[in-house]
Amino acid sequence: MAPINASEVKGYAPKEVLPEVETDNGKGIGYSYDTLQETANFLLSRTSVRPRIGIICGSGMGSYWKDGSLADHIEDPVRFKYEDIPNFPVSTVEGHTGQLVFGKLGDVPVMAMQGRFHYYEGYPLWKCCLPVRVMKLIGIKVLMATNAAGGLKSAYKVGDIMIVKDHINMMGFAGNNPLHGPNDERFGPRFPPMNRAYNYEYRKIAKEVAKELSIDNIVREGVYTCLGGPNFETVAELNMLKMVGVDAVGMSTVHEVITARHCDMHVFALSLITNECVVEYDHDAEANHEEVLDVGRMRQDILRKYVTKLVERFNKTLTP
Ligand SMILES: O=P(O)(O)O[C@@H]1C[C@H](O)[C@@H](CO)O1
Ligand SMILES: Nc1nc2[nH]cnc2c(=O)[nH]1
Repeated sequence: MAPINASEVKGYAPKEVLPEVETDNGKGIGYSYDTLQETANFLLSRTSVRPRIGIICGSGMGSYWKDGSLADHIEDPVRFKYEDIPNFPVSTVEGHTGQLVFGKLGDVPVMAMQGRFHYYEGYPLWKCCLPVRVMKLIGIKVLMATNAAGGLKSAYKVGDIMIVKDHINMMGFAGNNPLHGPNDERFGPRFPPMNRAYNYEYRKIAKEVAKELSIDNIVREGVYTCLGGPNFETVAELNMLKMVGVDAVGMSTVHEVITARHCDMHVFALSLITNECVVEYDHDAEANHEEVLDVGRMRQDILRKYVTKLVERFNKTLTP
């Protein structure tokens, strides 16, 4: 039988129109350990700050509203624009400034990402999570990821802060995972467990600190999921997610957490509930990014105080 010429088959994309798979000089998916070590060395050689806690600032939380945001309160800051860091992607989303800030929050040395990378920007998941591996290589032990999310649980109100107890990796169900591709054991094992992804002790501390700051009336605990975006969800999609136990819906964090746990970092995550998920058809409200940023601004002082206290408490759990 004559071989089939794939490019003549209807619906088959010829090789020249298929997207390029991002590789490290053709050596595989993702950047190699050595390439990321170069990025880590670049940063370490330009600052004397040696952070053990890394913070990812979500939409409206680290970037947009100048002077009040967490990242703007880091003392003695050393800032790196993403475009100046070797091998780093650049932020393209409003509300994500696009710089790394090293310095002190309270009396704790930290590194904060003022802006993260999302799948919908066109980056493969491994590239969205590249900064997490760089954090690992500069000595960071704890990843604190923050995000803006739609509140799906009916008890949640706009402005609530959800401690993430667990996640559902919807994109992973379809085989899209930041660890896809060859595994480098220097980062972690081929098959990492994920049942204890969100550190139990840190969740407990976060609830105690919420009480100390008298914000326990707005602090919740729940399950987060990440969808690919950039569109917000349909009513049917939200109802399906609700049925399977999702409390808050976003477009980030899950793959960062998987990457961090793969390389044995402790993980804590917070979702700021920036909008109510609309789960009925006879409803006029529509989710929009402006509301997300506005709620980030409304909560920036509380979040900054909360995160600063958490950083101090988490730091005490780390051995010197
Ligand atoms: O970076 P995060 O996850 O905080 O941002 C969320 C998801 C989208 O990027 C954006 C939608 O408004 O907010
Ligand atoms: N997917 C998703 N991401 C969000 N980020 C902020 N709000 C939302 C939302 O309602 N859905």
